[in-house]
Amino acid sequence: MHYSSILPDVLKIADEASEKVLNIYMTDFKVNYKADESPITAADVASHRIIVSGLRNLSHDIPILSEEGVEIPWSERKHWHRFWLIDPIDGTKDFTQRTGEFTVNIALIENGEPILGVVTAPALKEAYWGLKGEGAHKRDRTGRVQRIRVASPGQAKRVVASKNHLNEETRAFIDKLGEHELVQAGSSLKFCKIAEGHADIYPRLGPTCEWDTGAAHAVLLAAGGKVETLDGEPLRYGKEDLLNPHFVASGDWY
Ligand SMILES: Nc1ncnc2c1ncn2[C@@H]1O[C@H](COP(=O)(O)O)[C@@H](OP(=O)(O)O)[C@H]1O
Ligand SMILES: [Mg+2]
Repeated sequence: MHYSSILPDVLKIADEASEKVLNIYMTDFKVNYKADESPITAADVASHRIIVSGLRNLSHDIPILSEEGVEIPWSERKHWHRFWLIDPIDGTKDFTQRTGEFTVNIALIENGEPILGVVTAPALKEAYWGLKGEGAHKRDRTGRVQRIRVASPGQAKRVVASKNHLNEETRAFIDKLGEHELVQAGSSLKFCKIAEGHADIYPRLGPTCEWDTGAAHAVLLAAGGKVETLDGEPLRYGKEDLLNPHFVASGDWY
């Protein structure tokens, strides 16, 4: 399959989901809580449905794993060498707190590596996408599409960190970086900030799930960046527990 030919279709699916999400965002939506106490709204469910049905039409033979989908046993998943990995809304807290910094995320994983990713920020009216070997792009709120790339190293490192999950370990890591400036961003937009050269490093020394990172990771890779575990190994996907280890996402210098 030529992924460059399906990328516009994946973007279209993400745009469709984003439009629905934004419509719900503008209403007086209700917030429910899942078993793990994380918030969920009608927007997560609607986005999940649109993306799953769009991807099924696009590629019957590629399995789909979504944060809001049914659990798929490891006995089945361990045979997947390629799968779609979806977070219908990343940053649900940002959604419910109405900061605008939430995203719709679609990634294609091949042999543990995120090779294609689309991230949209419905309320900001921005979209990012990347494909291995073909670079990364951003569509801004005016509709203009531009190629993006990570920044070259500057004096002060621009560190991007979670507003909702900035723990002691991450603070200690940041303090060791020396001269730096803190850039805050919600959800998977943290990777996108690095991909477009507006930040240099995102240390995540706290829990995330694979669907939180897959799509934006693909964008960052295609923009010339990387995401590594604390052992310096590339962050990989398709793990049994679907939990990411601590990682550091970065641009050109780290
Ligand atoms: N204890 C935990 N275990 C797994 N993932 C966690 C977690 N605490 C936070 N996260 C993940 O971090 C994401 C939010 O990160 P951030 O604060 O950087 O925006 C959440 O995504 P969702 O909003 O999709 O649930 C959630 O999946
Ligand atoms: Mg998420």
